Amino acid sequence: MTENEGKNKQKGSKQKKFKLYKPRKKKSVEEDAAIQYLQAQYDKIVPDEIKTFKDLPLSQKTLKGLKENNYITPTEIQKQAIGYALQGKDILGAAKTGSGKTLAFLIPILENLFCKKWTRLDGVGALVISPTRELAYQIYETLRKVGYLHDFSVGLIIGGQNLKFERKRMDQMNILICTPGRLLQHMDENPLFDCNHLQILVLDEADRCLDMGFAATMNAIIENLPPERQTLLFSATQTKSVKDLARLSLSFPTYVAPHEQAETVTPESLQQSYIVCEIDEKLGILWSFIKNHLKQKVLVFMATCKQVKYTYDLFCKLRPGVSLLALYGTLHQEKREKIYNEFCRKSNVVLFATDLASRGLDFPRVNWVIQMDCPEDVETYIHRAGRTARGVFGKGEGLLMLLPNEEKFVEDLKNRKIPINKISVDPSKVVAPQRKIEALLSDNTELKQTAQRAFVNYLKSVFLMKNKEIFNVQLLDTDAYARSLGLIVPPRIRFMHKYQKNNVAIKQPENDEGDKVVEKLKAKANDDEGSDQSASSDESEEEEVIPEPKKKAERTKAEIPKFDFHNNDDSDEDDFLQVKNANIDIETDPVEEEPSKTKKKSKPLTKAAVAKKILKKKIKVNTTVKFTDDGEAIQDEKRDLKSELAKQLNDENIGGIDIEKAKELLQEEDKFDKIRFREKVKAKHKEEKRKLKNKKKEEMGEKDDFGSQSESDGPDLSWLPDPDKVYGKKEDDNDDGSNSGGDKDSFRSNDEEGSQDESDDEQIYHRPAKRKLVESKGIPQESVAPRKVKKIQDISSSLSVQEAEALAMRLLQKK
Ligand SMILES: Nc1ncnc2c1ncn2[C@@H]1O[C@H](COP(=O)(O)OP(=O)(O)OP(=O)(O)O)[C@@H](O)[C@H]1O
Repeated sequence: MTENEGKNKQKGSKQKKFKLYKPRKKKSVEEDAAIQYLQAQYDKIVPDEIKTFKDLPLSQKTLKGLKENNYITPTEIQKQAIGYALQGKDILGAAKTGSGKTLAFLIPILENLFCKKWTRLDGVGALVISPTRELAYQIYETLRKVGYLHDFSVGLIIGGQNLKFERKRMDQMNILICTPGRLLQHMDENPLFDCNHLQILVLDEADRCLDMGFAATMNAIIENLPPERQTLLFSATQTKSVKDLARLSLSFPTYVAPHEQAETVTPESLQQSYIVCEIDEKLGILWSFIKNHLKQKVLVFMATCKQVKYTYDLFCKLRPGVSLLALYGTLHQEKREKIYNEFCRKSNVVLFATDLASRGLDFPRVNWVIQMDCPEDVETYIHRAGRTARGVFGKGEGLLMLLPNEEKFVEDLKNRKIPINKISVDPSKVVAPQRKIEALLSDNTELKQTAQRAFVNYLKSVFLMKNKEIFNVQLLDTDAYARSLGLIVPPRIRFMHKYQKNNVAIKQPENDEGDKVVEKLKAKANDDEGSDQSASSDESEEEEVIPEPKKKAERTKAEIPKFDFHNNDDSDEDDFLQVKNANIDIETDPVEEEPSKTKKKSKPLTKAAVAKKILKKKIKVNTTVKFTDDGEAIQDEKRDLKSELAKQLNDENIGGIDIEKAKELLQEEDKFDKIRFREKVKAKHKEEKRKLKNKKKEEMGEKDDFGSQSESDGPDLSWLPDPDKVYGKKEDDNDDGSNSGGDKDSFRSNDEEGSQDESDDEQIYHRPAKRKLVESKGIPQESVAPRKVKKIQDISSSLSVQEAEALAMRLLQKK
């Protein structure tokens, strides 16, 4: 086997050398002889005479594999089934849980392919189908251990794994262990997958594989398999349905049921008891149980994923003092594997699980199995309880919690030879951490929401149950249940609300059709290859939290409200209610019956219908049009589609959405958006520059002002006559740069240039007055010529006005 090549290398390096030098022909002859001998023994097998595996005509490779894993004495089912299987008969194998059915089909697979000298080139020779991934993985591991000396390649084909990786290797596999969904996916999509030479088909947990949950998938798989093959069906609760057997085209199957005459259908070493309690007491009892069994390995079954999640999250926060784990279908595959392995490994641990873990899983040394919610039928009970007291020396205890109206279920158990005793719980030992739970929920919205989901999903699960004699959601004290979960305000249960509001009677489905519908409903709920019955119903919730109290006393069977299944405008629950409708035989009240009106009413206005209407009317949804004061529509550039493609598509007017075209359109529009964006950025930069310039200009202006102010601090020469008036205007005045008008012009031209270097321009075009130049360098004007200034001041202060005038005139004349 490929997976064991490494092991082979380690364990048998000698053997490998031996293989190298041994002539191939001789080996082949020996093998042929051995095979012939073994095959000759098949008809002589007498199950009662078998003491050890050696007494069975098995190949040395298989015997060695068994021995190395401490499988010495075959169990009853192994003794009886292996012989028939080796003879090539189809088998219906039924035996108690934990009685070794896995080896009862794995050994014949190995021997069958060994005797046919199956090689990798021969393709798939055996197919084992299991309802859950965990069980498939467990079977795969057992086969790896027991068959490691054989040269077959084994593939584990389950959901949640790398599909591409599986695809490439499918054609090289000899034995496939798979879940139905994934197998069908390969059959449909993988051209390399070929089952034409299949020798053996095994259905583990056959009744589950063949029930309505997998009906469509299994039928499709069976269609793809060659009819000439051996088929082995195994389960603790075997199907005897002729229909099922016909589907599989079994040819006169041999029914192997070593425990059929046994006093009990459950293992003798399994001690079973039940308690009857109110719905609001359950959580407290479970908590107290865990606190009192800290040194034990406990497996707790609940009806739905959300309950498991909530109980796990809550108890983790409450810290009971023992490891807690949770396993349910909506978890990621890697997590599921990790949790499964962890629970196998640990000894003091509590695992909360859905029925995902109820079948086939061989958790070692489980002390207690608690069924917190009543199982849907006796079969489920048997499988759940069978997770303890497994194998030859296994021991264990089972506890079933029942609500008062569910106590009738015990009769069913007893009728099916299940010994179960009623016990009571010492109330003084029950400590419900109610206050703590409420405090935790008030503090943690997420936890509160999980609690709400758990609440709603449990009620849904009860509503979905086929056996309405036992399961009646109307009899549940929902307020009390909500409170026990820590929810002060019970979440509104929409389906119940409508159920009560619409006055339609609901009858129990009694006929075969009804049964079928229930099965269909379950099938729908199986979103993960049937790995978790409650998974999908768990996903479809999200209820409004509006109190809707209804006291227990008010709820009696006689007043089961009637339900108008047509008047359902709640698209969220469409699926749920649709299937449910078929499940329920509906009878309208003759007094209130108004056929025409109800018919009119009954057409639901679904979201899909509204969408269709909108499409027909060609209304563009999600569009906003803005108007000016005059009532003219303002074009929104951003929303306008500009590309040619947009126009083309608009003309074509395709109904619905064509994703590919929409993508193309987006790409086209993207080009226009980019241009618009670039323009925007440019404009922004320009604006910024303009602002900067203005700012600089202002700063310059401020300095000028300052200069003129300081000027006033200097000598007041305003009394002097205007030299232009005295001498006339000089031609070359502009050349010396003292013309302020020229200054201004040069500045303006600079401004308009924008990007030109301002300082250079100033040097070229603008020559400010000396005083201004000095000022611009930060030198105060006073420091220019203090002596000169002082002299003028002294002279001017000592002169009278006339004298000063005369002096000025003289000075001017001199000049
Ligand atoms: N011949 C044997 N000798 C000792 N132990 C065995 C033998 N056969 C099986 N066992 C052990 O018994 C345990 C239960 O075996 P297995 O899982 O095959 O039971 P099962 O009948 O398939 O149970 P279920 O009905 O729950 O699927 C396993 O731990 C397995 O290793």
